[in-house]
Amino acid sequence: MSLTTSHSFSRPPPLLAFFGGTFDPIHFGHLKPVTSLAGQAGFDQVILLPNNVPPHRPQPEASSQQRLHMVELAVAGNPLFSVDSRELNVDTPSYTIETLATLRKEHGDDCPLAFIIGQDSLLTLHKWHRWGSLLDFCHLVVMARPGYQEQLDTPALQRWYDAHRVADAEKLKQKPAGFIYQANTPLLDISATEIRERRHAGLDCSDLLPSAVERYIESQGLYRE
Ligand SMILES: Nc1ncnc2c1ncn2[C@@H]1O[C@H](COP(=O)(O)OP(=O)(O)OP(=O)(O)O)[C@@H](O)[C@H]1O
Ligand SMILES: O=C(O)c1ccc[n+]([C@@H]2O[C@H](COP(=O)([O-])O)[C@@H](O)[C@H]2O)c1
Repeated sequence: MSLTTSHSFSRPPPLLAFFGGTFDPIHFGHLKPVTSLAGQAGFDQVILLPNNVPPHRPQPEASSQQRLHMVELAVAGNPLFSVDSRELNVDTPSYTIETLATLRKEHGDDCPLAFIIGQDSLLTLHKWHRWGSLLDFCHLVVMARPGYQEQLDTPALQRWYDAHRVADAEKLKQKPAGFIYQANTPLLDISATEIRERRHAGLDCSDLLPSAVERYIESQGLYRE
C-alpha cells in the first residue's frame, strides 16, 4: 500500500521595503539607519528607488545616470539591498503614489509593502500628491533624523498619523498596507546638501559616504564647480 500525503507548506509573503530618494549623492545618513531598520523590522529586502524628477525640490546636480550609479556602488555585494530604476525612465515628476500603485499591481494584493522615509519627509507629507491614499498601497516607515522635530504641525497630518501608527514592527507583516511605524534608528547628522557644499568648498567627505561612491564622485568631478 502506498500512502501519498500532500502537505502544502505556505511561507508567509516577504516584507519588501522601498526607499525612495534623490540620492544626490547617497550617503551614510541613508544607509546606516536603513540597515538598522531592516534588522528591527525584519525586512527581507530593501529596494532603493532613485527618482528622476523629484517633485518638491530643486533639480539634482548629478544626472540621473550618475545618481543611479552611485546608488549601485553603495550597495554592491550587500544582499539586503537591490536597486529599482523605474522612476528614472520617466521624465515627469516621480510621484510616490503612482510608483506604489504599479508596485502593488506587480506584487499582488497580499504582499506587505513598506515605503521608508526620513522624519523631514514626514513633516511635509501633506504636500505630496494624493498623500491621504499612500497607505492604501503600503505601510509607511519613518526614520528619525537629527534636527527634525517629532511634532507634526499640520492637524490633518497629525490625525492621520495618530490613526494609523503602530508601536510594534511585527504588525507590518500582518497586513499588506495601512500602518505607520516610527522606527528607532541611529541618528546620523548627514545630508546630501552638506556633502555637495563640502565638495564645492574643496573639503573632504570621506566620513560621510562609502569610499566607492566617493571615488566615483571624484572621477566624475561631481559637485566641484
Ligand atoms: N541623515 C538622515 N537620516 C534619516 N533619514 C534621512 C537622512 N538623510 C536622508 N534621509 C531620508 O532619505 C530619503 C531620501 O533623502 P534625499 O535623497 O533627499 O537625501 P538628503 O540628504 O535629504 O538630500 P538633500 O540634502 O539634497 O535634500 C528622504 O526620505 C529623507 O528624509
Ligand atoms: O509623491 C510626491 O508628491 C512626493 C513628494 C516629495 C517626495 N516624494 C518622494 O519621497 C522620496 C524622498 O524625496 P527627496 O526629495 O527627499 O529625495 C522620493 O522617493 C521622492 O520621489 C514624493
